[in-house]
Amino acid sequence: MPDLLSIGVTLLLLLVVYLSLDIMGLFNWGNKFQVEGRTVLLTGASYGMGREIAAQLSSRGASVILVARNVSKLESALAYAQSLAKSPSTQRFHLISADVTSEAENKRLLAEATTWNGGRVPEIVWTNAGSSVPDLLLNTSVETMRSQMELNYWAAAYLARETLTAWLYPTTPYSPQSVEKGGQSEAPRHLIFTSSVIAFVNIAGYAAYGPAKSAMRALADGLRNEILLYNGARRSSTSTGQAPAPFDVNIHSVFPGTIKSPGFEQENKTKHAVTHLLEAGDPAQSEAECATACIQGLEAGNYSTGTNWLSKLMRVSSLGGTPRNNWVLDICGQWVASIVWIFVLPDLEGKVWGWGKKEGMPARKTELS
Ligand SMILES: NC(=O)C1=CN([C@@H]2O[C@H](COP(=O)(O)OP(=O)(O)OC[C@H]3O[C@@H](n4cnc5c(N)ncnc54)[C@H](OP(=O)(O)O)[C@@H]3O)[C@@H](O)[C@H]2O)C=CC1
Ligand SMILES: CCCCCCCCCCCCCCCC(=O)[C@@H](N)CO
Repeated sequence: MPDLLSIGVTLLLLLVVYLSLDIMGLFNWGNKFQVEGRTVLLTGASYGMGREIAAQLSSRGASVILVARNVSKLESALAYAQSLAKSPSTQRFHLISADVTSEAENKRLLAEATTWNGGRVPEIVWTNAGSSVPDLLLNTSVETMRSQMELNYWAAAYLARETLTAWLYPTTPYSPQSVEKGGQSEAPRHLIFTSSVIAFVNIAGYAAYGPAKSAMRALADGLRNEILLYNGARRSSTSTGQAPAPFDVNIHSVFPGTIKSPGFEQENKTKHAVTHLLEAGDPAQSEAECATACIQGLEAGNYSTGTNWLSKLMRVSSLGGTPRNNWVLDICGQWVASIVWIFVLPDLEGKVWGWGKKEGMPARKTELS
């Protein structure tokens, strides 16, 4: 009879071997995010991380449709993405100026993107437009609370709804003859949301912004479960009215921490000093570093992606019913995170409490109603 200790040591050794192989990438067969020869519709593409995402997807062979409001910034981002194209003779680029907080504009931009793409709905849609106006909640107008929800939640919800409808219930129904077996038309579609670490851990100063990114996360979780209905129906022998799409739909989210972007510079103007203090230890990333981390997570086939070590730790610490990327790594990460919180929570709370004790009552912004 082997004793308990040797069983324990054996299990631990197996875990170490598994983790080593996993870190070496042995269990990640192939790239799960093929963009070459496909069309990506990307919002918030004109500056900040979106501009880098467009460029990096272009260098991997994608055609890109860039969406934002300001046309001249879109033009310069388009030229940048185009200059890095893998196959300049076949890849195409297009810009659409639209305010994505409008439901009607999301309908219009998807229709325009589809027409430009030869009548095919773009195979990859990434709702990346977003920004925050951080401040103490009692110094934030209700109008600003609402506008953050409009951009960081509703814009993504509108585009997700339009895109999934267009993929799954096309105006010209899919016919089995029109589908080339094993070809591009059967490759999975990808719908990607750019959330934030704030969806995992909210802190003073982001009370108005955090709920929008958390709502986006919840939208993705709900959709990810719901979409399995359609992916399953594809394998069904039961024939109902509408022909199923010939492809699977994959939902993903990415969760950046601080990105050194124009948006970040802008938000720093309204940010309360205590928020600066709390996020001082956050490992800030360049736009390009963060874009690369997002794309690496997608290529690994992750449902949700942390973009740096702290974001990954925050992700595992608040998984709930979120689908796991890797059961072993996610469970080990949860153990680590639960211990880390013993130290981090008193630190976060102590910093805010101590700020109040030292500085006294925060000034009220009188122009607010
Ligand atoms: N910076 C950070 O620290 C973090 C950012 N994030 C998220 O990552 C994403 C990218 O952030 P970041 O690179 O900082 O963003 P930036 O603010 O630097 O860029 C935002 C992009 O979105 C576009 N945009 C803004 N509002 C609208 C609108 N109403 N309609 C259409 N397009 C719009 C902007 O173009 P234009 O103004 O011309 O419309 C621009 O292309 C966002 O979703 C953000 O919330 C998450 C965590 C941290
Ligand atoms: C076990 C887990 C430990 C967790 C420690 C938490 C420490 C707090 C870090 C807060 C980082 C805030 C980044 C905001 C990014 C963002 O979305 C804004 N810049 C808006 O654009």
